[in-house]
Amino acid sequence: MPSNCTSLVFRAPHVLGQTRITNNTNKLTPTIHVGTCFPWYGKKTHQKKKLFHIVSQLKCRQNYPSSSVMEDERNLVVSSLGPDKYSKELDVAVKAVQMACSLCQKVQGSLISKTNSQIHSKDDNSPVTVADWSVQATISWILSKSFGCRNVSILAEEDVESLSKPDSKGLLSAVVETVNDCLVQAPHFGLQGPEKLLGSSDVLEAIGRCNSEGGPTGSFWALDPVDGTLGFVRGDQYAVALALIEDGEVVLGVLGCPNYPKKKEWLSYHHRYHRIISKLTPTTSESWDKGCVLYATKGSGKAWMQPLHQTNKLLAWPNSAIPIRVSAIDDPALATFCEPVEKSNSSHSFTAGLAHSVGLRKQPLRVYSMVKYAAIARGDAEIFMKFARTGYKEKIWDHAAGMIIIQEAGGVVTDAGGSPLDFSKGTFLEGLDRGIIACGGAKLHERIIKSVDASWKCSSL
Ligand SMILES: Nc1ncnc2c1ncn2[C@@H]1O[C@H](COP(=O)(O)OS(=O)(=O)O)[C@@H](OP(=O)(O)O)[C@H]1O
Repeated sequence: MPSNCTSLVFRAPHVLGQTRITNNTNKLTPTIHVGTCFPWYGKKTHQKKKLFHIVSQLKCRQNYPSSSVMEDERNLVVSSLGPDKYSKELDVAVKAVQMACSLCQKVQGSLISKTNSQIHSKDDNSPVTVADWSVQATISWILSKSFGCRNVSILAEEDVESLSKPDSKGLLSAVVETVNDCLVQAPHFGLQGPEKLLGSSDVLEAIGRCNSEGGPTGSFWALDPVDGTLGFVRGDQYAVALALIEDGEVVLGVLGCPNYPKKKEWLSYHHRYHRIISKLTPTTSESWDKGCVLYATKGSGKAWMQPLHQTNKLLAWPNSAIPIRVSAIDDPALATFCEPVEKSNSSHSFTAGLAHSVGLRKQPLRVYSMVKYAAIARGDAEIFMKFARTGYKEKIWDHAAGMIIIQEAGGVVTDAGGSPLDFSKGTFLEGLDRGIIACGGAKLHERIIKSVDASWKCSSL
């Protein structure tokens, strides 16, 4: 939502009354992550078809918004957003990510409660679940429906080949079922769903459409359907990340973080503690229990956060959005730095040395996925560092949405040499100097960049 969106703010006056989550000196306990793979998923195709039918009927009886009402709402949003070039893209992208978060929550719930027969491995052995393909198909379908297939180009993590193999039939039907289950809810989110259930070929087509190669010209969406797969299958943090890239520049980013805890201190605990604590603590506002969707457009100087949408209601834009801002802490001794959970994804020993030389004193906050970017943008932590092993090439979909949201929230994101990340070279962040540094403030960022070289010389990376 851009800064000139005053009429929307007036429509939601409580937005102005919200206080921003600010930083304080909360101590973080050392992180403990117990990796337990959770099980999976049952099929109730018949019931799902029935549900689709019932919802379609309800829609006809105007318990759901008619397309003209949706169109009016969209026009209102678009006109309220004034001259913002990306208002429609933002509207659709946020709602699509909201839908994807809802899908992921259901699938993660099933993983937690059932047996583990449907967590699949990609060629690179990373676990991939039905959620990855289902989110990709859903977002691809929504974007294509909203903007027209010919106008939408998507670069996304999952390829269609492994899902098209004859021995993937069971998996494909689970994906089709999950996608339909999600798309039937589209009217709740203020979007148009399909007129009839999608078949396997429709779903494969939607996934396969995400075959953009990116590059320096034109515009394309970069999508990580489930970022932080390990966190997802472990019942912990993960994110849905969608960004629009135009002529090599990220112009819009949306980051869904379905398990982002109500209290930032809980970020360092395994998700199962959140579930226990949520049951014990009465929530003052059901919509802000846990989870959020963050978003920003380039040059707006603002980043926003919505609660996850409850599917039993109609999403009324801007859905209780509040502005977010990075932390004002610039004293390294008070700053919290985030890094990946797995040391195979980022050298913990290198960041420990760097942190020490900069004067960081707190324990690192190890969190799965782009939720780390969300923590910086929300002001819940001050620094994010990732130093992958030499030879690993960072992918653009793992950083695009998070980067723009931090920048518009007032922060700085560069590589370890202090240069901007380059999203114009296709799938990879080509030319990345050693690692990624994101900070709430320029002062902390400068200190870290200055210390990188010395720490690098002493390290074995
Ligand atoms: N070897 C290696 N080094 C660095 N990065 C890698 C590596 N392998 C994968 N990836 C990418 O990192 C994504 C996971 O990053 P995270 O920050 O979530 O790491 S962690 O799971 O918390 O350890 C992960 O995202 P997902 O695949 O969506 O989980 C990958 O895109």
